[in-house]
Amino acid sequence: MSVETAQRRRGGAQAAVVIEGLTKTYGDVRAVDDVTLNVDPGEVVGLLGPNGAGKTTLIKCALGLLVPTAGSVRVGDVDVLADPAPAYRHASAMLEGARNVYWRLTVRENVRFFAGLQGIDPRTRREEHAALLDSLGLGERADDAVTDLSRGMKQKTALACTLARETPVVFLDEPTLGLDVGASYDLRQRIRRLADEEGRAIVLSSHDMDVVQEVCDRAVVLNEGRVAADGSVEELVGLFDARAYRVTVAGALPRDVRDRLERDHGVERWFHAAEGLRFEVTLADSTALYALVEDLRETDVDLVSMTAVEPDLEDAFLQLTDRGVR
Ligand SMILES: Nc1ncnc2c1ncn2[C@@H]1O[C@H](COP(=O)(O)OP(=O)(O)OP(=O)(O)O)[C@@H](O)[C@H]1O
Repeated sequence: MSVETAQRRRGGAQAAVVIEGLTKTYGDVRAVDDVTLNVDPGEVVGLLGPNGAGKTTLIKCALGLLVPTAGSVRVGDVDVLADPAPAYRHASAMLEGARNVYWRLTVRENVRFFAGLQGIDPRTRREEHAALLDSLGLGERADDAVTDLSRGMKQKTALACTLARETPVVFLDEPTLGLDVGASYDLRQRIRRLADEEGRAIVLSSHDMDVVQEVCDRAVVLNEGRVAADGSVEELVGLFDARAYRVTVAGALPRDVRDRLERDHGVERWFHAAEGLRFEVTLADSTALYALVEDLRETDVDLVSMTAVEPDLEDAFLQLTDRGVR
């Protein structure tokens, strides 16, 4: 599938992150295979891909935590491979949930510690840190040891520590994993504001399409280490003109009619419904739609209802990674 890549449109002179020809192999496994990707300031990019697609490896290479087999990474003005220490000051990351925070320290102490690592005197940030913790719903637990918090609160503590470093580039690996609905919503709002109000460049990996569809400007789909698509969420959803329909017909259908509908129209799934029988079908265009309706009429099948299922990012993802239509 050819997609107009975002980096071609943007050029990249002002980019916050520039990844070029990045490859990382582990023995025979090409975990990341010739990936080129730019992220602009103020942009939220979703990194999607099935398990093992190379998302974490790509993020770790971008942070200078892994040395790639080939290619280059620039964060701000810094060449990450040549100069990993200054690169660390440009980019922060939340990896593997809350494993990187200190569980015996309080939430506030953690935030002060990570700000300090960045060369920020935490005494100059008392109000900002209090506001940060309030905005993540941690205000009342700020002086509790992290070990006493719930999993979601630990995760939010890790995020607060990442943000307290005030870097222009932020990588978030599965930031909403394990959060309840309210916390996940708050976090998404927060991520959006960081980009919109503070101009930070944010790359987040997620298996949750709703999070990516809601919060990201752009989605990059990785498959087997390669970029399968790179474009705005709207572009990716719009890649597939085929529409899925849910059709309900009255009564039962003989086996041979069902077989024929599967063969001639690609009818996929059958369900029993209160009104009769329901099936799902993906049709390439209006001609295919009319052909199906005509066929049902000629077979004396009583059509009860037909509703289009709006395509979303999940459909695009499944197509791009060869996992079929939902
Ligand atoms: N340290 C390692 N040694 C050997 N192979 C590795 C190592 N780390 C990752 N891999 C392999 O590299 C490939 C990409 O893994 P990676 O963790 O980057 O994928 P991912 O997209 O983050 O997956 P997930 O969604 O499951 O977290 C996989 O085939 C994985 O088995």
